[in-house]
Amino acid sequence: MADAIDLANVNFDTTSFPALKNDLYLRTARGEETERAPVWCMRQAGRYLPEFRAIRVENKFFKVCRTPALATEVTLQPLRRYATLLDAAIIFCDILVIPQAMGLEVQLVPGKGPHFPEPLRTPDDLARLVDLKPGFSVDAELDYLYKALTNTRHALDGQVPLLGFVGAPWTLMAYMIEGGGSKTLALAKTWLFAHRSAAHELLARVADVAAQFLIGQVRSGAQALQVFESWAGELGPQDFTEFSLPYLALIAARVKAVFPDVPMTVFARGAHYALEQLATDTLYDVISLDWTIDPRAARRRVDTALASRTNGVPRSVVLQGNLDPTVLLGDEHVIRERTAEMCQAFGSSRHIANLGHGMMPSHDPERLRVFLEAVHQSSADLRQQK
Ligand SMILES: Cc1c2[nH]c(c1CCC(=O)O)Cc1[nH]c(c(CCC(=O)O)c1C)Cc1[nH]c(c(CCC(=O)O)c1C)Cc1[nH]c(c(CCC(=O)O)c1C)C2
Repeated sequence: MADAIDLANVNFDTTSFPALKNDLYLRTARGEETERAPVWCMRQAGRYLPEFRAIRVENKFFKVCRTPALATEVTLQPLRRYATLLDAAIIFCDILVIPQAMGLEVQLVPGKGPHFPEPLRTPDDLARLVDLKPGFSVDAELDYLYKALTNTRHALDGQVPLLGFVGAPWTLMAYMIEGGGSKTLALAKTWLFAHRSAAHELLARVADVAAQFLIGQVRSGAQALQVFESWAGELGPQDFTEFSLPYLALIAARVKAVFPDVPMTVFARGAHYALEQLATDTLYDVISLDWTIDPRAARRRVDTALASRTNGVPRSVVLQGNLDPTVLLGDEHVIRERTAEMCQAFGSSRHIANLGHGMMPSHDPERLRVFLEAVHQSSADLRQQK
């Protein structure tokens, strides 16, 4: 049986944190040459871990998010299991806490995923959102996550840096209108073409909340940030340029204006056509790739785009990714081989190893260990061959 968690044992002091012992992720994200590629996994805390499922038996999903001691416990579970194999922790929460804070009810239906009983249907429904109401405060609504970050940063004791995150405006808009996951996003895309100005209004309001939320996360202890545009691939290049990119750029610009040194990552899943724009038209330090993009081509395209840029401060972009998560369903030999090939393809610098999307509930935790070990080995080997 899992040890009982002492819910009263929390530390919300943001004035001093334990010294960081492993800064490999931060150095790499800032573009420095490093001894190997750092590694972590999207959804590294989650349903593939029996210790997570044990906590979920007793606690509803959003209760875990809202109870700092529980969110800390779940965030630390993979760090305990894989110990020194992981180079970052990501705070346990969900992208849908922003729609919740803006006034929409979100339920998590077992076996089905997120469900909004009353999604936005027409532009008139924007009036139901509370973000423009007098007295609304992003920081007050989402204070529970700030507390979870602060407490987790203390509990980590400097083992690895702590990442905060948000969902990007287009992805959150899609959930707010569809009411859950969807194959075609037909309802959300209707807004783009039939209610274009309402779509922009919603995107701008979500971007506003997201930027404030990220700034609050850093103040509370997050040491790096990731923005998840999980439904980017549903947009073609033209619509990505109009409905996603400007808001992704705005979020990074707002956060960087306050915290220029906090590394920021963008994961625009499926937006392979947008690599150049993400590199040249935004301030993200790291671009996270899904597994459908060839890392060699991505590196070439990003570097070429940056080199031909004539205005702005010079910048270099780090790539993150991108093993197909289903490779972890294969045997150890396949995982090692494919991980070595992946590290080779990214090259010996400016790479943060990760999956091309999140861990799946059906994954065997021991297969993730094989992936993590293989990254350590392959990426250190690559540096030696240099
Ligand atoms: C573990 C978990 C999470 N969210 C959900 C679960 C399953 C809940 C359960 O049944 O216990 C519901 C939960 N929340 C969501 C989903 C996906 C549903 C869908 O496909 O529409 C589920 C099952 C929505 C969501 N939620 C998230 C995204 C973006 C990343 C991605 O593309 O997967 C998205 C799209 C982000 C997310 N979600 C979560 C994290 C925690 C930190 C970590 O990575 O370990 C993060 C970063 C945690």
